[in-house]
Formats: sequence, C-alpha cells, structure tokens
Amino acid sequence: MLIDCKSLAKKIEEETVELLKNSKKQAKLVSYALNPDPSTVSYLKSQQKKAQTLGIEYVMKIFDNSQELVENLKKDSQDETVHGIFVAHPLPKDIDELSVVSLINPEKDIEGRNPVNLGRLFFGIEDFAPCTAAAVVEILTSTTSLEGKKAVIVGRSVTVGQPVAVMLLRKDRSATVTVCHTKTKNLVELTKSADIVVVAVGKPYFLTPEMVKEEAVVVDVGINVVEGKVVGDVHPDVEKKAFLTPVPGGVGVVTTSILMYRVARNAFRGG
Ligand SMILES: NC(=O)C1=CN([C@@H]2O[C@H](COP(=O)(O)OP(=O)(O)OC[C@H]3O[C@@H](n4cnc5c(N)ncnc54)[C@H](OP(=O)(O)O)[C@@H]3O)[C@@H](O)[C@H]2O)C=CC1
Ligand SMILES: Nc1nc(=O)c2c([nH]1)NC[C@@H]1CN(c3ccc(C(=O)N[C@@H](CCC(=O)O)C(=O)O)cc3)C=[N+]21
Repeated sequence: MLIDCKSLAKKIEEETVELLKNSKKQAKLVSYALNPDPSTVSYLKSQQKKAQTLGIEYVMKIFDNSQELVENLKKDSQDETVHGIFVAHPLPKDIDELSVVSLINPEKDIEGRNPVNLGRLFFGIEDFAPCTAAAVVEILTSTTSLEGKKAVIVGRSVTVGQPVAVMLLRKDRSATVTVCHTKTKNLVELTKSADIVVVAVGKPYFLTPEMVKEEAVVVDVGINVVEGKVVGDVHPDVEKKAFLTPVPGGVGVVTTSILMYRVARNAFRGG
C-alpha cells in the first residue's frame, strides 16, 4: 500500500499560501550548492519550481570553490531581504561542513543545519529541524501511532538519520529507536523486526521485501538518479507487503513544502 504524501504536502502548501498572503515582505530563499550531485540537482529544480508557483523569490548559487560560497553566505546571512538560506549536503570531502553551516544566521537557517538549531532539536524545539527529518516525522505521525513502536532508521547523516532519531525519541512520540549504518551487524534481523523503517542510505532499491515485516510502515527517503530516472532506496515491491512512501512523489515533495513553509513563516514574522 502506498502512503499518500501529496495530500500532506498540499496541506502544508495551503498554510504557506496563507502566510505569504498576510506577509508584508516579499519572501526570498537563497540556495547554495558546491559541485552538486544528481540528487541535489533534483532538489534544487524542485525548489525552484515550487518557489515560482508560490511567488517566493528564489536565488540559486552554485559554486565550484568554497571561498565564493563563504563570502556569499556571510553577506546573505546579514541581508534583511533574505528570509531563508539553504546549503545542500554533501559538500566536497575536503571542506569542513561544520564551519560552513555555522555561518548561516540561525534565524534564516530554514534547513536547520547551524549547530544552534541542531542543539535546539535536542531540547525538543523543532521550528528549525532539518526539513527532511521534519517531513519523515510528519508522514509517520499522519500514518501511524508511534508510542512504544520499534523504529529502525538506516543511515546516520546529520541531514536525515540522526535528526529523525532525535525527533522520534521526543516524549510526545516515544518510539524505540535503532539507528543503523555501514558497520551495523545483522541489519536484516533489525529491519525485519521493525514496525517502522526509515531508509536514507542513497543506494537504489537497498531495502528489499524480504527485509521488512508484513504491514510495517516504510519511509523511503532516497533520491537516486538511475539512467535519468528518480528511484528510491526501497524496492517498489515492498509496497505489496507494507505501507510505503513512493519515490518520486513521497518524502521529497513534503520536504520541499516544509522548506517553503519555513521561508514564508520567516517573511511573515518580518525576520
Ligand atoms: N527526499 C528527501 O527529501 C531527501 C533525500 N535525500 C536522499 O537520501 C539519501 C541519503 O541521504 P543522506 O542521509 O544525506 O546521505 P549520506 O550519504 O550523508 O548518508 C548515508 C548513510 O547511509 C549509510 N549507509 C550507506 N550504505 C549503507 C549500507 N550498505 N548499510 C547500512 N547503512 C548504509 C551510511 O553509513 P556510514 O555512516 O557508516 O557511512 C550513512 O550513514 C540520498 O539518496 C539522498 O539523496 C537526502 C535528503 C533529503
Ligand atoms: N541539506 C540538505 N537537505 C536536503 O534535504 C537535501 C540535501 N541537502 N541534498 C540533496 C538531497 C536530495 N533532496 C531532495 C528533496 C526533494 C526532492 C524532490 O522533491 N523530488 C521530487 C521530484 C523528482 C523528479 O525530478 O522527478 C519527488 O521526489 O517527487 C529531490 C531531492 C534533498 N536533499
């Protein structure tokens, strides 16, 4: 069974439209990437399209060196006409991601990458939780109950795996969380016993039907471009035995809506 993510995205979008209507400022989002990979290119395209539909001013800044990125980031962080700053992950390996994301003004950090916002997350403040993690949690709470459920997350990135874990542990959700990665032993045993599986590894069709139990809720975060087509980290046949978010049209569309909502919220607040 496929989980309907588009209706959820639409609901968030309606709230965004309302905020934009009541905002005195022209909302503006600036997105950064350094040598973007295919999934980042896919996201930037989705952002551009969505911003255009909503009437949010959108500036894409793609660089091939960190110096230009840093200079621009410093300027945009101080710019009152900019309401949201997004920096795509991953950055090239030789770049210290922490020092780059620390330059984002925390109040414009709509993707929640500045350590101030990641720190707030540990205290349960989710206004600036990473958008993808927020999308995963929105999808899960609108699909199933979480209390006492066994949730297995595959992937431990700062963008997805780790913030999802923190959010699912919050006391008003209280799932029991296991986070897996490349050094995890007996991964199949873990995923197969889970009520909820969140997959964010970046490998096409990584999770196969044998790895999940009947009626589990499976959230596919993966965006992989294979022969020009977007496919997830979960094999589509998983839908035959479990509840599954589609790719495309799943987590990605909710993530984009949340990102735009955050920009609109900042513009509305006048920040
Ligand atoms: N839909 C959306 O809105 C979004 C989609 N994405 C997509 O999600 C995917 C993951 O992104 P992101 O979290 O940034 O990726 P990263 O590359 O930063 O992290 C991948 C994680 O997966 C783990 N992993 C990789 N291979 C295996 C394996 N064989 N077994 C167990 N764990 C494994 C890695 O483990 P280790 O730490 O040990 O290396 C790592 O923790 C990508 O396809 C990305 O494009 C990302 C963000 C948003
Ligand atoms: N700091 C950071 N945060 C991210 O959230 C992040 C990132 N870096 N780096 C790149 C990945 C990738 N990603 C996507 C999100 C939505 C779509 C999306 O909306 N895709 C559409 C359209 C796909 C298509 O082109 O058909 C869909 O899934 O339906 C794609 C890709 C976010 N990422």
